[in-house]
Amino acid sequence: MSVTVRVPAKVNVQLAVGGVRPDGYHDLANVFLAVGLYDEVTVERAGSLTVTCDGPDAGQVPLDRTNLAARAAELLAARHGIAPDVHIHIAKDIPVAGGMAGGSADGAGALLACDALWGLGSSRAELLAICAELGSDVPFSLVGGAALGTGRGEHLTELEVGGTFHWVFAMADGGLSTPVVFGEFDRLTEGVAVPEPAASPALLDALRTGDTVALAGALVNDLQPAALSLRPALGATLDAGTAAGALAALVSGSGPTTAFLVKDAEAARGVAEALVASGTCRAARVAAGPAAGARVVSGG
Ligand SMILES: C[C@@](CO)(OP(=O)(O)O)[C@H](O)COP(=O)(O)OP(=O)(O)OC[C@H]1O[C@@H](n2ccc(N)nc2=O)[C@H](O)[C@@H]1O
Ligand SMILES: Nc1ncnc2c1ncn2[C@@H]1O[C@H](COP(=O)(O)OP(=O)(O)O)[C@@H](O)[C@H]1O
Repeated sequence: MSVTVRVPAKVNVQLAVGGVRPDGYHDLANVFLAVGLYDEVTVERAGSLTVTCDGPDAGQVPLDRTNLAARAAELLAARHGIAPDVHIHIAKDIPVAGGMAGGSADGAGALLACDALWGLGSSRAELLAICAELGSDVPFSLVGGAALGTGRGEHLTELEVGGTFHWVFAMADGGLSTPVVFGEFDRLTEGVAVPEPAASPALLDALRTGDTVALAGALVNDLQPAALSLRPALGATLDAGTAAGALAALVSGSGPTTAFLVKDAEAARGVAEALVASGTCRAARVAAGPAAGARVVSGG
């Protein structure tokens, strides 16, 4: 028997970053929106814990126990005193190290899939606690939809969304390391009083009312200057999407994927074509949000 779970990518529609904490993390006001680009994680019983992966970026995914999906299986098994003997296959469509939480998606997906395969019946709260142990973004991958993440991003308040938002994502060559981008944020803000991160009321209102134009005016990513400092070429990608008619352009999370909010599905196709033609990105994909969180799609 096997169990397959589908998990969405995310874009941060607001990423407000506070100063560095004693534990090395940063307090955030992190407004996540799940979007319809998915990884699928399939688990089946095996003699030992193994991981395989396919998809365009599969070569960049670690297949050892550092893979977040493998770590999820180990953590869940340890809590129940059982052996984590599963084969995990990841069908990867979310760009790797792209600021779209692909690894986090696989962690949440493997957790849900193993829970079903092993018949553990863990509560939502138990699963969320393991997610937070795996990484700051992992709880949101389980929940999906839209949510405000506080603390290091792991404490979630689900948000109401009144419509569908259409996006184009431009994939860049190579990834950006999340800790390196936060480190660059620290360097750029040295000697500056960094305010307490807080969710923008205008942005929450735009989500609640499904107002694309208002959301476009409220998008903000405090990590964007750091990502651009490390990867200046992203500026040309942002400009190309704006010139093609996107309502707003920003770096997705720690980057280097760039995100473009557009009016509707037709505008998305036009901006995606223009981005590819501009030669400023590796590929462009269209996706809408909010998308559902991690879900069992077969088995279980
Ligand atoms: C920036 C964001 C925005 O959603 O995601 P990405 O855009 O990379 O996907 C997240 O905060 C990333 O979350 P995640 O990728 O789960 O990070 P973690 O594994 O928890 O932490 C990796 C490292 O990032 C830094 N980090 C992460 C979260 C946070 N609130 N403050 C930090 O300083 C720390 O250096 C930490 O050691
Ligand atoms: N299942 C996984 N998929 C992708 N990357 C993973 C996975 N597990 C661990 N990683 C590691 O996490 C790093 C960040 O990957 P990812 O989660 O895709 O990006 P981001 O944190 O920018 O959203 C990768 O470079 C890789 O070394």
